[in-house]
Amino acid sequence: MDKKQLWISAGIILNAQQNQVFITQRAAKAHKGGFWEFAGGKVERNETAEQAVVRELHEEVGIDVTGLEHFMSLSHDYPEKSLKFDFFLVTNFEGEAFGKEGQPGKWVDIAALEHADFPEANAVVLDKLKLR
Ligand SMILES: Nc1nc2c([nH]c(=O)n2[C@H]2C[C@H](O)[C@@H](COP(=O)(O)OP(=O)(O)OP(=O)(O)O)O2)c(=O)[nH]1
Ligand SMILES: [Mg+2]
Repeated sequence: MDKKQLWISAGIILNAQQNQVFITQRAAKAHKGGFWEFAGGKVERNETAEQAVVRELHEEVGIDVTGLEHFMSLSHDYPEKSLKFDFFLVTNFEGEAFGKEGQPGKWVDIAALEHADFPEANAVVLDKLKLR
């Protein structure tokens, strides 16, 4: 049987100085539970990737995005499912980022991001972020 294919849109939330990003920890029971992530989720039917990331960041980290820039697209096959991602830089937002669904969240220096535990798919995103 073919693996489940999903389209995920996620936001790399930058602080004003653009030297830190806000990351959240996935729920223990979720796919890739315990790993840190850029908040986001599935793009719904009739939604663009931009609309999805704005919606997800409101739901998951309580911010209203006012500045968004496409950063990169990638595909990654996990044994359980095959994913297509769009990652966006969030360059402006209203509100305070926090783990709105009770999940841990933290601001991390981009220079120290490799020490956070991200899922495999994120490796190329972290590499590109450091080169900015
Ligand atoms: N949001 C997000 N997901 C990631 C990242 N890296 C990574 O491998 N993933 C994977 C984990 C999941 O398999 C998938 C996200 O799908 P999900 O099903 O958890 O999405 P969700 O619950 O947040 O979406 P939704 O049901 O709220 O729409 O993408 C990342 O940086 N951010
Ligand atoms: Mg999510």
